[in-house]
Amino acid sequence: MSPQVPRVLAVAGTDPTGGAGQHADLKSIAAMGGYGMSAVTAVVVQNTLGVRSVHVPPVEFLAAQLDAVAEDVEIDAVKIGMLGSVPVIETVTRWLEDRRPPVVVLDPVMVATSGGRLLEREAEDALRAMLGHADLVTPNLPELAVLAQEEVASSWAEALAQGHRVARAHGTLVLVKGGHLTGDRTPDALVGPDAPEPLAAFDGARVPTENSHGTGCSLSSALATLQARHGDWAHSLGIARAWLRGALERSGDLAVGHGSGPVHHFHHVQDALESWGAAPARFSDELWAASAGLRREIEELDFVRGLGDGRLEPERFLAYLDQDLQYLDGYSRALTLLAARAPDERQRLFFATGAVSCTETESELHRARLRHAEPGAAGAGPGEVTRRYTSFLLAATAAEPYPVGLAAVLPCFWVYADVGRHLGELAAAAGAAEHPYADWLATYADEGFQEATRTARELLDEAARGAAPAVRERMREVFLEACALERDFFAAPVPAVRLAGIDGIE
Ligand SMILES: Nc1ncnc2c1ncn2[C@@H]1O[C@H](COP(=O)(O)OP(=O)(O)O)[C@@H](O)[C@H]1O
Ligand SMILES: Cc1ncc(COP(=O)(O)O)c(N)n1
Repeated sequence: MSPQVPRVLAVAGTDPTGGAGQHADLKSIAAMGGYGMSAVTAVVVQNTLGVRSVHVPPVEFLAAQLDAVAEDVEIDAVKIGMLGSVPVIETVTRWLEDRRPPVVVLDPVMVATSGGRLLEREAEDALRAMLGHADLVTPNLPELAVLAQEEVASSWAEALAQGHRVARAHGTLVLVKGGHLTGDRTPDALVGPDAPEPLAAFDGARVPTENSHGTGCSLSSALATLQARHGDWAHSLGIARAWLRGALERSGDLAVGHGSGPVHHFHHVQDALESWGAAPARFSDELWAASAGLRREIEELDFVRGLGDGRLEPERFLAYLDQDLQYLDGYSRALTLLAARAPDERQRLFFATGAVSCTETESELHRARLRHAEPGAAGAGPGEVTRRYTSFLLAATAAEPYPVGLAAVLPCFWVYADVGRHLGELAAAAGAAEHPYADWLATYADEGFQEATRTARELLDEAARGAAPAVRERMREVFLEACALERDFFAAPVPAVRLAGIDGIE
């Protein structure tokens, strides 16, 4: 009987920043409901920016770790990651010959996503020779090419054919992964030794993020865990992919490192914690919880649904952009006011930079799209909601205490980023190959914008800590008022005169 909580051993290298190697393995195993264990093959000095150096302890030490685990614990699955050198490969191979667990997944790690070799070139033959010991091998495209001793596949069809040749040569299953393909899809397929047609194939839109440190490690250890439980590779891959997608999408919550950051292995636990009512530790969490109803109303707006699934009429989108451009003008002035009142240089710089970016970058983006519009599609003055929202922002940032001004501008960062996440989900669910607003939706997921949202939130929490209770109360009121204005803004993008006569619009 498959164990309720599979005992899964990761044989892998380390990553002191916790995003790749056995650290990622242990998190992934636990995230998939397994009990994780690990034996160290190499101690790696690395972070999200790159690999600095590698220390390989004597192989006797590795053999002793493997035996210590196997003599005491029944191992349901093993995931093998970074091996590094010929002696390490030989040690692990000998152990597999003696004590092979029922599920063996081999991720043939060669080069880190951040760059930096993790397998000596002269160890490639030895690694190929051990493939036959694995049930499943999970190379990325460059690794697959090395295993096949061929050029790197330049198309998905070529990759599948190459995967089949490797599977046939070594009598194993190969997971061909599309993470390294160019383009906006990330397909994965299981190919076996018997036929070139994939045994199972999955496809999905690429998550727009740079945070892919450790994806290969995470996927392979998740698969080992799920397979020990379900005994069905295709089913396991379906679950692991859905989980990894969420982990990539929520990677921005982590704010770890300055390079290719880690994925959020426990995004589903984060949600559970919130649903259990874990006490809000930050004032901004309190505000966020209080705004849940307004955010739900935003998600239910026709405009937001249409923008997400791509069915929004272009005229309505242009009308929205037109108003948004005029709103940004007011928003940029509000940020400038906050910059002038900021208590320190860091905050002044943050808001001044935000004001510049609103005026330059974002307006450019809007104008580029509006230029493609029919003459007269844009150009009306600010609508009622735009006027109300910008006047509110200017009054709060100019005349209220500084922390209250912060609370007024935060929803435009935070609620907007959250709507962007929701729109991305709607777009993925709609599955349209050519989404008419794809370039627009991508701007929501921009890493710079996510980072700015995190900073704005931290500044608000900082300001709230030093604020009197009355000021905190006013911050709450103003934050909720701004959220309601965000809702009204998304709800009112249609100037009646210009769009009269279009179906469905009064
Ligand atoms: N940006 C992304 N969006 C969605 N899936 C991704 C993304 N980047 C990687 N993946 C998925 O992560 C897994 C591992 O990715 P890959 O880059 O191919 O391997 P490795 O991390 O070993 O280089 C694959 O299932 C791939 O489809
Ligand atoms: C110890 C170790 N093992 C593997 C990887 C590969 O990670 P990635 O999945 O980012 O290519 C890594 N960076 N470090």
